[in-house]
Amino acid sequence: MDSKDNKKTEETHQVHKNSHFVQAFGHAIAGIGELLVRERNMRFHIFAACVVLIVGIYVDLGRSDWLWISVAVFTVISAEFLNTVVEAIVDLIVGEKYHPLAKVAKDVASGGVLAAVAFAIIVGILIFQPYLLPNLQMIFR
Ligand SMILES: Nc1ncnc2c1ncn2[C@@H]1O[C@H](COP(=O)(O)OP(=O)(O)OP(=O)(O)O)[C@@H](O)[C@H]1O
Repeated sequence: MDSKDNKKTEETHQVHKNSHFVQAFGHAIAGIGELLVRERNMRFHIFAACVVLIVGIYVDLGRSDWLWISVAVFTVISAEFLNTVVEAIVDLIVGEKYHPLAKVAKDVASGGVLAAVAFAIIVGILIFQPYLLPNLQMIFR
C-alpha cells in the first residue's frame, strides 16, 4: 500500500481515538465478532460452554459451582482473545516471512490457550464428577 492509498484508507476508516462510549462499545462488539469469524477454536469454545451450561442447568448446579465454571469459561475465552491479538500483531510485523521470534510469540500464545483449556477441563471434571459418575455406572452396569 503506497502513501496515497494509506491516506485514502485513513479518510474512510477511523484511525483516531473513540469520541464517545457508544462508538467504543461498537468497536468492542466488532472485535468479538471478528474473533468468532476468524477463530474456529473460539466457536468450539462457545459450543463447549453452551453444552456445559445446558448440563449444569439439568443437574442443577449450586452457586459456587457456577462461579468456578464462569471462571473456567472466561479464562479460556480471555486466552483466545490474547492469542488472536498476538497472531494479528505478529502477522502485521513480519507478514508471511518466517521469524524465530514470531514462532515463539505465536506458540506461547497458543500454549496459553492450551493451559486455560486444561484448567477448564479440571474444573469441569471436579464439578460434574459427582453428578455424572453414578449415571455412567448405571449405564455400564
Ligand atoms: N511468521 C512466522 N514465523 C515463524 N513461525 C510462524 C509464523 N507464522 C506462523 N508460524 C508458526 O505456525 C503456527 C501456526 O500459526 P498461525 O498464525 O496459522 O496460527 P493458527 O493456526 O491460527 O493458531 P491457533 O490455532 O493458535 O489460532 C504458529 O504457532 C507458529 O509455530
